[in-house]
Amino acid sequence: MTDPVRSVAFHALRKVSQDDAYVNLVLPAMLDEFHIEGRDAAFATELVHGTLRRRGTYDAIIDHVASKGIGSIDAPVLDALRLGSHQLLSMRVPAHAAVSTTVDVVRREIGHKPVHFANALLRKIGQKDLAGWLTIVTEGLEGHAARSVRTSHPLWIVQALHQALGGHGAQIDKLLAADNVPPRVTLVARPGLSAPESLPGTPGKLSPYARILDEGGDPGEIAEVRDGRAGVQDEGSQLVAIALADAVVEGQDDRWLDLCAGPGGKAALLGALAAGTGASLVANELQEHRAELVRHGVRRLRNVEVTVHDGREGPWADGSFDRVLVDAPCTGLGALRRRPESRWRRTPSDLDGLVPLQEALLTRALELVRPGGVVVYATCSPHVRETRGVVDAVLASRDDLDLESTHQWWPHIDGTDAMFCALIRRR
Ligand SMILES: C[S@@+](CC[C@H](N)C(=O)[O-])C[C@H]1O[C@@H](n2cnc3c(N)ncnc32)[C@H](O)[C@@H]1O
Repeated sequence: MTDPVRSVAFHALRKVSQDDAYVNLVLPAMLDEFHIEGRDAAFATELVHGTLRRRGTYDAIIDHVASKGIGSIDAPVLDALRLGSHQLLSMRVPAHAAVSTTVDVVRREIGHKPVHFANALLRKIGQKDLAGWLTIVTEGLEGHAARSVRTSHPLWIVQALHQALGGHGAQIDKLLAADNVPPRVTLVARPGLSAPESLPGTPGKLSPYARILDEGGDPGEIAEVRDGRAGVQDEGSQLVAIALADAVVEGQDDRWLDLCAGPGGKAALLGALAAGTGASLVANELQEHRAELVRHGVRRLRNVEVTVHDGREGPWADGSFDRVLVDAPCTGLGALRRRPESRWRRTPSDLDGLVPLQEALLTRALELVRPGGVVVYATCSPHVRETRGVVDAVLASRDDLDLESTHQWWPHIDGTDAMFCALIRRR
């Protein structure tokens, strides 16, 4: 295959836009299949992730340049134009190479018909740099509408994040910028199984178990990660597990529950922390294939039992746990930096299904915890409806609950995903 890297990048983009594939799953599999490794793999990843992340900006530019507008462009050609735009405007690929290699992709992977059109359009785009184009495509736009194009976030997400910042709304540009920077790989040393000092990288800022791989690298090459004594986990996620484990609980404290455990990052840390105090953990997950990932993650821990139930209807008796984690299914708006396509896939109506589910799971968790025990409710989203909205609604429904603390971490402040966490105690 000539230029396999760009061909693979193009087909990965097609799978994401056509089949709703997850780029984090589809791209590594394609790189493996075509034996693309090392620098070529890094280049392909930047091509695909960067193109997806900045799609909103590139689409505004393509729409401006195409005489009949973006709506007239066939989907495969549009994906190729986005790929070319990313190389022209955000990567250090010389303009002539960005144009000619993208036109080659169009000829090879789509056919001769759109070649002339793609060539002409990319040449026009190559006439200005990104700053020049941004001035043009944001002309006449103000506030969030301009931000949406400039930072490549759907408008409703800009509005939701601004609302989530509350009194700190002025930080919105920093937050949107942070969403466009891929996070560094963070490791977790699972206590009792490995020590952070034995892992490569530098200490985390917030979690005592974290190590940050500043230089990048493949965590799969680290023995402790391969054998389950350590894992890859954002510091925000580590802090949620730590918040549950560190809460003061008087009296009996030996049965812990993770109600929504898949794929199991928090369950593995929580299980290790529970083992250190002699407690056991039930790690529950709705979907069998995700429960399998949990089993794999906790394979080193004898005190963890993995179960597969709808968390609203599991077989557990009321009041039978001392600590419960509800890491609820959510929009994931706090993890946009690590899931480049998700901002384009989510819609505001997703919340209409998620919020009642989140409320039901938290309500059930508060029945499952004993009086005096604690529940942590967490989301990897700062959206107000999924965070304070859910907590306030559930607190209002009962009179035996105390909200002890809430915390919202942010990528632009803490360097973590935007995790939300509320600690609730049952009286
Ligand atoms: C945000 S993820 C949890 C992430 C996990 N705690 C970790 O750290 O790896 C939410 C999980 O809840 C699961 N889920 C969705 N609906 C559920 C339900 N009704 N009961 C239990 N789990 C559910 C999803 O399949 C998903 O795996």
